[in-house]
Amino acid sequence: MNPEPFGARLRRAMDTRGPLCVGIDPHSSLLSAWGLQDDVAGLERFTRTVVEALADRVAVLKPQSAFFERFGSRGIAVLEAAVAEARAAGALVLMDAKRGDIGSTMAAYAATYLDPASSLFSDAVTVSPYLGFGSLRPALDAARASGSGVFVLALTSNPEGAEVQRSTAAGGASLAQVMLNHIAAENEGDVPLGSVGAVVGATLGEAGVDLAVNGPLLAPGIGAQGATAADLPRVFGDAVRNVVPSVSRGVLKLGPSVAALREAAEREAAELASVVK
Ligand SMILES: O=C(O)c1cc(=O)[nH]c(=O)n1[C@@H]1O[C@H](COP(=O)(O)O)[C@@H](O)[C@H]1O
Repeated sequence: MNPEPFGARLRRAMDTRGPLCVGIDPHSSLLSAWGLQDDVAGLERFTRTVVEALADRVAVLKPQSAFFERFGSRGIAVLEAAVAEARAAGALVLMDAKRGDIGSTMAAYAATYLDPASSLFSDAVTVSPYLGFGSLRPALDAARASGSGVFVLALTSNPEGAEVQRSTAAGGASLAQVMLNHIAAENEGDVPLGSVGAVVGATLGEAGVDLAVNGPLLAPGIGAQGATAADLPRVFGDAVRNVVPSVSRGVLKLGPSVAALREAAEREAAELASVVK
């Protein structure tokens, strides 16, 4: 039997739990603010606490791989456990790894995150298309085969991104729009939602691109980077129904209390619900 596609699973999770994604970003400064050492034990305590607090209630948890990789193999072991525990508690796990390489290497990244046989198998992974959208083909194919998803960077939340992403491609469209067009083509005909998402920062003011990609739109930048839920309708227009707003430090800074993390996520969710109808 074919696995249920990621887009369908995500739509259901958004409809039942609300669309919020909380990032698991164990910054050294957050570990210290939580009274933890900046070591593997601190990393593990931090990660377990976030998963315990939120995996049974938010639609998506998004561990940022770099914060685990910095501790080497023991950090990766913490990440593996978090992925398994979060998925078991019902959250979809979006691995924020932002991988991008030539196609033959991309196949190895796909085997890492999008093959159910891997210990890091996730519901979806972030990838960069700026080696050419076609270089992502192995990940797109692996995701389709395993019922997982791929979130493709389009317009990132950082101000430096515009230099590349807003530049004009052959044919006159912006490079970001070219990537969005590719994403739309991947998702064509998928119901209720395609499994190839786009990353579009909530910080952009106005997106200025066509976001009708029939896929989820991950919107990081809320909280620490200055965007708020109230910005989403202006940035995303009619596509706001497909937005998965993502907050990391804005929620995590309320820890280590499980109750306080839950309250913070609930506050974010309530704000979102008031603007995303
Ligand atoms: O793909 C991402 O998640 C991402 C894309 C982007 O354009 N901007 C962005 O901030 N992110 C990630 O989203 C998280 C934002 O964290 P906060 O600023 O603490 O909410 C970090 O893990 C970033 O790596």
